[in-house]
Amino acid sequence: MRATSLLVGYGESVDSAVCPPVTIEVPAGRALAIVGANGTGKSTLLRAFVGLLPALSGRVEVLGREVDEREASFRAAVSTVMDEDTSFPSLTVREHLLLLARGHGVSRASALVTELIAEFGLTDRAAAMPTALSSGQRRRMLLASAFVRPRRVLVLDEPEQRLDAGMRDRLAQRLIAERADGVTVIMATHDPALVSTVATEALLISEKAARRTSPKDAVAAIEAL
Ligand SMILES: Nc1ncnc2c1ncn2[C@@H]1O[C@H](COP(=O)(O)OP(=O)(O)OP(=O)(O)O)[C@@H](O)[C@H]1O
Repeated sequence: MRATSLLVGYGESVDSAVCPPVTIEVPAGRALAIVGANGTGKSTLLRAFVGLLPALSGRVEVLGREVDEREASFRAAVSTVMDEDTSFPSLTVREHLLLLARGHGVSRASALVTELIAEFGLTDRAAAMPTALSSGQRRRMLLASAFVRPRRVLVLDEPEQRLDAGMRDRLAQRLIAERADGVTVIMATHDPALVSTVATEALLISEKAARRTSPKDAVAAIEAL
């Protein structure tokens, strides 16, 4: 994933940018943590990275091509968990995951779904409707959704949200394994443990600058907020 002089915001002109310009490259098998205070533009940047928001200026490329979420090759490669709480209506947890896996052409969909339901601690709730889950369980289901489909890039907005300590640890282990498989991980986070265990590099955003730092400096920055 490569961003070049990327400016993001919700208006029409560069004057509406929510944060300073971002230039960063994240190769395969690396994990970028985007850190900064509330409202500094982390989620907005992620939206531009996955093509949900057009750039005000600058460029974003994923896998060597300019981002276009309408392209099948882009959707096949980029798996996201953004700040949303959506699932298919009238489907249970297991059916939701199965539909995603099959929609993405996964061959051993049923076995993979069973494994992910166990990994994300949802075995007892596999037959429940998402509306009958606790908020943390719903978040677990959304995270499991990101791993039930093929991916070369994972984009996660505060994946630690609403997870208990045990689940946060398991998520960190899963993200380390994803990196080892060559997946590029990009996550906005406020969790120092996730940064120190998973990230290989960080982007620290403030009103003045968006600059690349080490995970260690990013942890210090989170703790100083
Ligand atoms: N849909 C929107 N329309 C207009 N402004 C928005 C919209 N979403 C967010 N903003 C504004 O853009 C700025 C950046 O918000 P963003 O959600 O990217 O911050 P963040 O760094 O992810 O914050 P947090 O740590 O609280 O999640 C904020 O000032 C916010 O109020």
